[in-house]
Amino acid sequence: MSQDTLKLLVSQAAADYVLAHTPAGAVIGIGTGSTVNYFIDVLAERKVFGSRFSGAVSSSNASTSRLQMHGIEVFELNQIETLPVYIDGADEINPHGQMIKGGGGALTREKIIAMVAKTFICIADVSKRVDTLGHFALPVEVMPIARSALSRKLLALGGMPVLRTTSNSTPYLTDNGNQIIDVQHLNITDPLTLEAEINSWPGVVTVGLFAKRPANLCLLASAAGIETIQYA
Ligand SMILES: O=C(CO)[C@H](O)[C@H](O)COP(=O)(O)O
Repeated sequence: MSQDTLKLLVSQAAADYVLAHTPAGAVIGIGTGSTVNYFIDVLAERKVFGSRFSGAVSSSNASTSRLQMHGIEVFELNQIETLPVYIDGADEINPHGQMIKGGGGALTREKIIAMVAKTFICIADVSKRVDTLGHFALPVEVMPIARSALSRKLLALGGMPVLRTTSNSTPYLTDNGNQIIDVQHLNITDPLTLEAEINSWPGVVTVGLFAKRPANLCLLASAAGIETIQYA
């Protein structure tokens, strides 16, 4: 079974779950990435917006565009007081629901929406499940002025910092106008401490470790079917 098929299957399962567990009229949180793109398309196909849900908040310009292309209303997070659910993908997820995110560059808005949401549902294919985080390079969104200084600090931490670039070899810029350092070769045995440490450095906007605010639930697709994992 291809990875794309798994992404579609997990998105259909996530739509079933969200429809069964989310109050009518709610605004729901939508993340970013190729798995979430399938999820947006599934929700649009089922015509749940405007009827069952009032709209969405989105973690990136790309997801906002896709939602709007389907005619789905996208609210600013500042307009919303409560968010019952946030659905997003992950680059890695460990047995505690802690994740590396930001492969798609939307880590800061993802973390903000995850903070507001009551329930964070991670949707992923089985390739994202790991015992220890860090095989996937850890994204750190930084203010451009701090890039070199922060790269040295990340190197001292034992990682290999690489500035994310576009296909034109220019620095990749996030929706917030910042840059991303991808830190390779980390073996993250204490995600909570590492998240707090990197977040404490001036110039760091967000580290793509979701340890303090892990997922509440993960729907994981494999050839065997969809596994629903609930975290404590
Ligand atoms: O964190 C993210 C974007 O910033 C994505 O959720 C993560 O990169 C997974 O993406 P995909 O579903 O394409 O594998």
